[in-house]
Amino acid sequence: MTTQLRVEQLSKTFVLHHQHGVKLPVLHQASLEVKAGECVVLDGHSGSGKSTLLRSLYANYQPDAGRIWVKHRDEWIDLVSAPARQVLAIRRDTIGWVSQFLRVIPRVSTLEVVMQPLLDRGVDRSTCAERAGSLLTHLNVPERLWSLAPSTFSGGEQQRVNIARGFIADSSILLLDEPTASLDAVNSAAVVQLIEAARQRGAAIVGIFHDKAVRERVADRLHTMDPVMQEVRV
Ligand SMILES: Nc1ncnc2c1ncn2[C@@H]1O[C@H](COP(=O)(O)OP(=O)(O)OP(=O)(O)O)[C@@H](O)[C@H]1O
Repeated sequence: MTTQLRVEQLSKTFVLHHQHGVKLPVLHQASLEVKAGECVVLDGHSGSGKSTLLRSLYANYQPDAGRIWVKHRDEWIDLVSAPARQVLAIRRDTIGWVSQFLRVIPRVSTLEVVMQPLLDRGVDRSTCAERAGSLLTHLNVPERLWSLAPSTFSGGEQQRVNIARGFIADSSILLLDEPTASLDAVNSAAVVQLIEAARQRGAAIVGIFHDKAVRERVADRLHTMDPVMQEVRV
């Protein structure tokens, strides 16, 4: 299987400007390679930098050093040095992201929220709506909710809307930040099925899963985070 994502020597230190400039080195020369059809689960104690690494892979955090090579339209692009316009194109066409919490936009219906990533790729509305409906059904979001904005939904319902949105575009790289965190066993199993289907079609997946049973189901391998370095004051 071909490599889709390669992290080289990635470093990230947070500087707490409002707290006497304390420096928190979180990632130190981290490396990672993920192939098509592989699910790599980030492993390490709380505070070891799992979310920091995952967010860096979506260009939400800017690393201080290192490279994040992404296979985008048959080309290797370094996300760390890519201009903003290219980062947006990579997010639209190549990297799917499921965060822990849905960012709710007032007055936008659930169906529309889920369809958006596929609409952004230029797919026609009826195909998008059909695919969104089938994902929402799979994730047990009742049809009577589809026309409503998800702002009033329960935590678990919002998370399932978020998951449907993250999986709709069949991205070649998928980043999953605790997608099953607020779900019951039935819905967790539905998410595990989506992850397995994504692997089968050749997605390269990186995820954080605190639920041990889910982690064991989906992980091809664990990526152990390097120990966090000591807090350093300037
Ligand atoms: N935006 C930020 N600003 C400052 N420090 C941050 C920021 N994000 C994370 N950190 C710090 O970086 C360290 C690693 O945090 P991170 O959330 O990546 O860990 P984690 O392994 O995902 O933890 P958990 O399993 O508890 O979610 C922590 O000490 C945290 O306080």
